[in-house]
Amino acid sequence: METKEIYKGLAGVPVDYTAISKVNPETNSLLYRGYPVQDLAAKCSFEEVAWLLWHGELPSEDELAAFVADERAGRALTPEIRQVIDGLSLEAHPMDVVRTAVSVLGANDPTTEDNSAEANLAKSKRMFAALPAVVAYDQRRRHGLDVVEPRDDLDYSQNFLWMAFGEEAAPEVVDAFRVSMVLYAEHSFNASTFTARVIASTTSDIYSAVTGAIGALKGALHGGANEAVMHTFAEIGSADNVVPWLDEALAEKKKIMGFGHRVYKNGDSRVPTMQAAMERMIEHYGRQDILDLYRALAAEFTERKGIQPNLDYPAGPTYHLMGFDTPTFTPLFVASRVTGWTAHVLEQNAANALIRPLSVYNGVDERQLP
Ligand SMILES: CC(=O)SCCNC(=O)CCNC(=O)[C@H](O)C(C)(C)COP(=O)(O)OP(=O)(O)OC[C@H]1O[C@@H](n2cnc3c(N)ncnc32)[C@H](O)[C@@H]1OP(=O)(O)O
Ligand SMILES: O=C([O-])CC(=O)C(=O)O
Repeated sequence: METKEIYKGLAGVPVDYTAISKVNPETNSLLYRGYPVQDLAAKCSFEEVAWLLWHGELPSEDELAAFVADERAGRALTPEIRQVIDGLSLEAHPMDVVRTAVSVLGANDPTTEDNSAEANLAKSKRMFAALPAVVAYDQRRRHGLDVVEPRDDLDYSQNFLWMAFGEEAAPEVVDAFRVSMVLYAEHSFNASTFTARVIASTTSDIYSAVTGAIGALKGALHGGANEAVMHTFAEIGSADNVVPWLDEALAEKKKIMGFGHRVYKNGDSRVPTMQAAMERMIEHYGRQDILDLYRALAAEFTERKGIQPNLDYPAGPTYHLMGFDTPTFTPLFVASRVTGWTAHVLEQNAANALIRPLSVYNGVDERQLP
């Protein structure tokens, strides 16, 4: 057998440069294009952050106005997308629906094969504008509810909640939602972004890259963890059941979703900001019971294993409090991360090298057919 060293899961292996974000586990910090994510979450709209990720700089007033106008014009669910979604099973996972919708967008876009930076930026903005209606409508159809048309007097976050629930959300709810979108937008070479870059590296189209990235995000070790956190909470029930539940889960060697991270080993840079937003939702909806459970599980698990919560841990309960169905949580992550994915596709295309690592063969030696 060959004896070359392998790097299982590519752990610790730098594979390329990126100027989009810097994840720094030593200082537990995260920069988007040089700006601390906490500052962006405190001061910027999600539309501004999306622009920053794509263009490298915050938009000027005129650039923002033009982008916002385009985003508002591109929000409505097209008849083609609606027809495809209506044809999908109500049992389908919402991530499968959103993945299919992006695939349809690509199949129907006459510019899909144009891989110029300009065309891909326009497609990125198109997906950004179109995804909220897909996520919102898919949740509604599962409850037998009709589509809610977008409103162009509302910003991205207000309108997302409007299309999902058919009523204007309270300002503090809109703000917590905006914070979650900003925090979820970008995180260097995570599994879904790397997937997008692998697909782009073959000179495939940007819709294919995003479709593949959605597939990678779905798994519970990645984006699917925000949904899994809520399943865990439902299983545990209440704070006083945390200890027996954890005894059993750890005895069965279960992974506790919403904890741990490949890069951060001493806490995820985004958790304090997301947790503060979650606590505002706890207050708003009067659900101290959820906060008690959240705190009890985090304290008990971290004390036993020394493993800290990641962003999905506070994001899951936040979306639950807002009224989203648990399986819709990861599609919300998609609506945000489409900004980071597409920024990475643009970056990959600008300095491309086919991504094709090596494997070390450990199968049977060469042999003759009988
Ligand atoms: C937005 C995001 O995508 S953030 C990540 C979301 N994912 C989750 O929350 C899923 C739960 N967490 C995990 O599975 C892991 O922590 C990962 C996949 C995120 C990172 O994993 P890796 O860097 O590959 O570390 P790995 O899984 O090898 O863990 C190292 C050790 O810690 C343990 N560990 C890590 N996370 C957890 C967890 N959540 N629950 C229980 N044990 C854990 C592992 O079992 C392993 O123990 P061992 O050395 O005794 O075998
Ligand atoms: O960076 C990672 O591996 C996972 C993560 O936190 C993210 O994608 O936001």
